[in-house]
Amino acid sequence: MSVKENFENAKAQYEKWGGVSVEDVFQKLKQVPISIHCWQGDDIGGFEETDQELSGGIEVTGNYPGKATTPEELRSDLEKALSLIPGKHKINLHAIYAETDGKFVDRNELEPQHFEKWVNWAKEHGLGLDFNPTLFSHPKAKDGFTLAHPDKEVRDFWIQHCIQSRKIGAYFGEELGQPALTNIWIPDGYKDIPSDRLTPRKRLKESLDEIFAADVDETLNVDAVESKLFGIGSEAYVVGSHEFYMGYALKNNKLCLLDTGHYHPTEMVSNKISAMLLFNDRIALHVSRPVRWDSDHVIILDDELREIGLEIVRNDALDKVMIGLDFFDASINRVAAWTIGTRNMIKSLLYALLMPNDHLKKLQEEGNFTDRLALLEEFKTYPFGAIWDYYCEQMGVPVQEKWLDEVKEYERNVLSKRNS
Ligand SMILES: C[C@H](O)[C@H](O)[C@@H](O)C(=O)CO
Ligand SMILES: [Mn+2]
Repeated sequence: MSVKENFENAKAQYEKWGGVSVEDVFQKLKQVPISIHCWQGDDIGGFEETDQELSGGIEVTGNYPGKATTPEELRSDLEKALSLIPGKHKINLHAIYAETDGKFVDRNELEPQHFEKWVNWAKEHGLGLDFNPTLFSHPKAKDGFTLAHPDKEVRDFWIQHCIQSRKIGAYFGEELGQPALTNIWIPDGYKDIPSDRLTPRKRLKESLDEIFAADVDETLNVDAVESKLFGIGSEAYVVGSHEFYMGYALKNNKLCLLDTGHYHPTEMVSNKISAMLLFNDRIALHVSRPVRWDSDHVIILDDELREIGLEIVRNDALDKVMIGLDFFDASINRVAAWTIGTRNMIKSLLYALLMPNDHLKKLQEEGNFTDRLALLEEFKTYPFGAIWDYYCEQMGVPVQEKWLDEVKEYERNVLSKRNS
């Protein structure tokens, strides 16, 4: 049977529930930009003139050959991945991906001009850009503290870097016609039990207040703050905990960013979305996959990823949850990693959009938990794949695993010729 014939059969099965028009679902799905993180392409190396070791308590493992070592290579790899992913998306940059024409420019002196090539590339490919100040892999972050550092001079350096970053985000927004999300994550924390949890948090609050006091047009740049439970070297205490940023974001009208790898293993971000959206206009996500710890594995279409999609759709929050990805696997082809992870995120949303969510909510309201469970389980074996395949065909990207042939060909012709 053809992709179209399979689709027609599958469409009938979903539409028999009423309330779901697959064509409408496709229209909605096309409108959802996923923020694809550039740093999967070069193991969070960046292009600064001074080579810095990756720090901040995050780890990239693996040494699969062919990683990008120049902006041109990274953009080429991103283009290949984007050609295999349905829809129009955003690319999420870090400050360390600045292009400074061979001159050393420290983080606190970065300007929009240092991202002009990224903006021109984004315009050429119809992409949006998001941004992140980089508060790690730098001599002034060597002891693991930045915005909460006891030394004001260190704090001031990072405060200025974050202010510059917000201005760069606004530049992206102005040039590309869609606001950039500029997300602040800091590694500050202690390996062992602190004697004072409050003082560093007071300093972080003051630093953030100073950063956000800088006047940056909110229609061009949206601010987010990302929490974390622990890192390597900050196992006992992280200054920017979920409670800290949940409170700070709500009180200061910023977006709280939840990274799915930043909570206790049984704590599910899917379970937090509806509660957060009751009190916050919008939230942001870094969708990742923790295995044993915040390991940043490539996301798979597992129960939690599907539940995240369901919660976003059930809460009518496709425009309230800014979906970003955050995984970095250096043990596999990095273009394949982007493709697998981003296609899975989009599958999760499609899976949710196809569900008769109103009917399922009604069953719950009626206390009919038997039907609720039975149907939630039966939908796991509905012909979702036939709908997904047709969506890919309609969007002009390879169907099923055919995208892998293109990645292998790109590896033979491009990646394998790099000395990295
Ligand atoms: C590179 C990113 O800023 C980083 O992964 C951050 O988002 C994070 O999740 C740290 O654990
Ligand atoms: Mn993250």
